Amino acid sequence: MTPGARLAMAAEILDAVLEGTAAEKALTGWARKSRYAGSKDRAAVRDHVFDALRCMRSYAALGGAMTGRGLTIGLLRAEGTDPATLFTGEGHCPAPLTEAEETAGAAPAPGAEAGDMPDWIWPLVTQSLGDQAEAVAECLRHRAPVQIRANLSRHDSAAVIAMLAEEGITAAPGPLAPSAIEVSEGARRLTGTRAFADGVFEMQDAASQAVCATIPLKDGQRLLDYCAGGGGKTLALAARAQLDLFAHDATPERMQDLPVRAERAGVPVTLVDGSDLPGLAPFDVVLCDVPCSGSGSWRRAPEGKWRLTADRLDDLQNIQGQILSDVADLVAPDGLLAYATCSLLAEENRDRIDAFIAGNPGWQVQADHRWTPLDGGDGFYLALLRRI
Ligand SMILES: C[S@@+](CC[C@H](N)C(=O)[O-])C[C@H]1O[C@@H](n2cnc3c(N)ncnc32)[C@H](O)[C@@H]1O
Repeated sequence: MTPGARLAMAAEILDAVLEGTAAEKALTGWARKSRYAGSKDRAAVRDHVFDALRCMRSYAALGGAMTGRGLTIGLLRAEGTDPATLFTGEGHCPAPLTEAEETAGAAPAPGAEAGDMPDWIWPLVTQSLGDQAEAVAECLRHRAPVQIRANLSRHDSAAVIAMLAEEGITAAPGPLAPSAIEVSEGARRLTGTRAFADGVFEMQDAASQAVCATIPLKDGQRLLDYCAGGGGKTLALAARAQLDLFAHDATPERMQDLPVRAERAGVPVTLVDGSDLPGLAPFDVVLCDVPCSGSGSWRRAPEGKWRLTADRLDDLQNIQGQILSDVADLVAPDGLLAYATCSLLAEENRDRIDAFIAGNPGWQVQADHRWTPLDGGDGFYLALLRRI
């Protein structure tokens, strides 16, 4: 495919996304029916689509329309390319710009439009992040680095970097945690490497690793990962100490890969059903990596930025409060409740903790931490609550 044809395809997929189709579904549907597209074409179309989703408002402003075509015109203008060079109408390239399109388009207005945020959420972002808001929004407009976690129970990160180099993958020490590694070349081949099959590393963002590295742990403790999902944090915690480790999720199917991942990493994890928890309590540490807006990871999942609504954010806050009160009784006296989100919003972070403490006098905040994409990984929040 020519560069112009790739853009035309991206515009078509973006139209489907604007009509409500999930980007991954639209991309898979296109790839299935486009056998002519090689792997480089697929990667390029995917990159265009995700770049446009990260920068949807500013590209629509520059391109003069919130359509697939407008977004791709905006994308080119943003990178300083004259759209006329690719919108030629030749072969499978998009049709030349009309006179109206030539003159449409303007620099995005400062604030929510330039920061590529919905208007309703911008005040929440600025209140939560203060003078970092614009820089964080700018960071979220760009691709996230590829980061992995060295399984420190097996090898240090320097050894993992050397093993990856032998398999043709270029990596260097990453930010925020001793286990973090950033991959600069060969990232698409990571999960096909021998090192991955041997449990030497896992795919994991550096801030997610930092959350796990910040929770104080001791050998022999009983730890419950209450919202385990695929088990990314379960495994990162398991690598830090000899734990009696339990994983739970309200949707147990989300944990279906966890036994295989745990075996690959060489760590024992017991999957538990909610009804078994009272009999297994108390736990020394309970981690609640609660469902949230995902605003800290909007670089990786930019659709979330546009699909989130104020009603959904309200629902999430209720779920977060409910999870805190559900797990409180599972924590041993003097034990720790670790509350984590990948959100940048105070409404899902410190506000939830303050509300919990106000209604539960037997608890105190031992520490809380916030990471933003300016620190080098996704945005995350962690509060450590001690049962007194
Ligand atoms: C942010 S994800 C967890 C990600 C996971 N900890 C990781 O590091 O890969 C939140 C998880 O909470 C689960 N969840 C939602 N509501 C819950 C509830 N009331 N109790 C327990 N888990 C819940 C979801 O099914 C989802 O898997």
